[in-house]
Amino acid sequence: MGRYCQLVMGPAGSGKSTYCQTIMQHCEAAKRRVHLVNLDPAAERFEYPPSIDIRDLITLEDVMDELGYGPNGGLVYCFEFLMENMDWLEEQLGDYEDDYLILDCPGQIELYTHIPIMRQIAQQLQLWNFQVVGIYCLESQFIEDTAKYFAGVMSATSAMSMLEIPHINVMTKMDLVSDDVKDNMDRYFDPDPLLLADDANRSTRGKFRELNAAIANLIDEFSMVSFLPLNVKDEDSVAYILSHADNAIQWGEDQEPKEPTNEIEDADYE
Ligand SMILES: Nc1nc2c(ncn2[C@@H]2O[C@H](COP(=O)(O)OP(=O)(O)OP(=O)(O)O)[C@@H](O)[C@H]2O)c(=O)[nH]1
Repeated sequence: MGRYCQLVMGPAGSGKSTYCQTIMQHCEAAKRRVHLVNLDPAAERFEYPPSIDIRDLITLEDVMDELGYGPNGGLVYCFEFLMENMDWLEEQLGDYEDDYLILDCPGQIELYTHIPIMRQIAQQLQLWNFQVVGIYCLESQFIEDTAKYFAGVMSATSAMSMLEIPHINVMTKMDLVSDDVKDNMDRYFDPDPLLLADDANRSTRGKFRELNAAIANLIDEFSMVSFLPLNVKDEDSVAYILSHADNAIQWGEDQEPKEPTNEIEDADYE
């Protein structure tokens, strides 16, 4: 037994909430107990109501109305407020002593890449004895354009190095990927730097060749970037990602030996 959580991050609209709902649904069907935690003070509605909700502490709407902040400044204010009131979160989490939590985070990537707020939250969760894995969602549209893919990879890598927790990149919305891209997907899931640089060179001006090669080599040298595809319509794909997340935080080790499943090899992304 122990405390486990997934910190679900990624840019705005990348499918974080859908990922969380899909995992909740999958676990419910498997009679497995997980709880949703909403860390987005601007969230509107959830199919699975969160067990813990930052909006009970502070909402972006109130901050904008009462303090006159814009949406981005307001969000940073909400998190600074949360940092000053971590006892609130500790108390909320107190009810979940031997549990598995899915934390749905906001889509402003500054929180993971520029300012250390998510890092502090991850560290605090670890101090409260949670095993934490970061799930970084990037939407599949990124793989249709190598320049966008580079940008996505950079943001994912930046979040990974900032948070210093086990990290899994998830390529969301695979049901939207066109057939011709599906045939070439491997190069994006487990990137080949030469192919990536070639692709990028075709769509950028000559003066960016060296930069493209440098980014592709960076991706290769650190062997840090790989993606797990998520097709929410395919249970095998959901189970595969969950088994990787479980493995990263050693969930279930005291219950049964766990290896990530290989079912994805047969998964159909249609
Ligand atoms: N077709 C398809 N649409 C998806 C999928 N995941 C998310 N979407 C759609 O993409 C939009 C954004 O999804 P969300 O899950 O709300 O994304 P988010 O990252 O939580 O968004 P923010 O919290 O606003 O940053 C919604 O319209 C979803 O219906 C998916 O797997 N397939």
